[in-house]
Amino acid sequence: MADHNDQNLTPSELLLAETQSWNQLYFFIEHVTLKCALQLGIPNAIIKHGKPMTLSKLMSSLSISPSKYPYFHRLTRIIVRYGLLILQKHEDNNVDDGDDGKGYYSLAPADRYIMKDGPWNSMEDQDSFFFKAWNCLGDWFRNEDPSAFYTAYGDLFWSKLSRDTSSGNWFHANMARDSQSFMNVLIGNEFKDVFKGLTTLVDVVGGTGTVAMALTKKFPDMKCIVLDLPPVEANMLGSENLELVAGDMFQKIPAANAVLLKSILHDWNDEECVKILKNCKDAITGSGKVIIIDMVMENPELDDEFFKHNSS
Ligand SMILES: C[S@@+](CC[C@H](N)C(=O)[O-])C[C@H]1O[C@@H](n2cnc3c(N)ncnc32)[C@H](O)[C@@H]1O
Repeated sequence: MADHNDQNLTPSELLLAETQSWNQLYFFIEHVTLKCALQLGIPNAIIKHGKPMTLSKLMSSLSISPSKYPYFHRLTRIIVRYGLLILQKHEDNNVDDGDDGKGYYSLAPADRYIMKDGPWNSMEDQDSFFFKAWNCLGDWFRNEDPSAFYTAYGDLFWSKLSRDTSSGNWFHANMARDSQSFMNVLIGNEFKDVFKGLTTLVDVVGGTGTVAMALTKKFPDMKCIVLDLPPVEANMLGSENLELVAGDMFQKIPAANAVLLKSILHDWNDEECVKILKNCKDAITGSGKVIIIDMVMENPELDDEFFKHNSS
């Protein structure tokens, strides 16, 4: 072990430094164990079972090699530790802890959300696609490329998705799944007044139209317009109260009573967000509104910054 005394660290600083460096070194474990759980089909096995499952039942329901059974509890322990699986186990010997005495496993809400066949099920594709770009961050700081994604792929993100059908397909399919689960909340009772009285709404930029389709179904008197890039719009079908417009939101946004931006602004820098919001303002007819649904920002300073810029 290296002699740390010459770094003038106190024992508690040294312990903290050791802990932080180990944590940083192995930060990826949460991600890869979750990926492993999806690969093995753990969430689906528990859902199929219909109630919390013992470790031995869970193991035998999966296609894992019996030679690896002794290691399986280590995997579930890590997943429980990260809060994606819930283990109900009692200290009291008189309480039923299953045939193997090791308790019962059930799914946490987040695990349900990302389970196979649920939203973001193609985690493996995303893994390599996005990691390749993030791995170029160091190079990007030293070159003139517009983004680390460009350094990795020699193309801008949306342009790459338009030209590479396989990554474009899984990205839009995942966004559609995300929108689908989200719409169940948005058009539920809690937020129903948000859309009350609107006659036209433009979804800027609405991807595969999942949000607009759910809205037109729930509010048949409201007309929805979906704006997105031409290759995305080309794969969609309009209907009587659903119009598709292929275009660029930085150029022009179709006129409507209200404008919806779901999962858009987080992709752009401040100047670009201001440009998008100005185009939204120009598009609104009458005393309409802009509805913004995006990632939750946890940093209050960032929040202030965001609203300061976008109120102009
Ligand atoms: C993160 S997705 C969100 C899609 C949709 N709002 C949703 O939540 O599912 C961003 C969308 O922006 C579109 N897009 C990117 N740049 C655009 C531009 N300049 N004009 C119009 N659409 C654009 C992409 O094609 C993609 O569908």
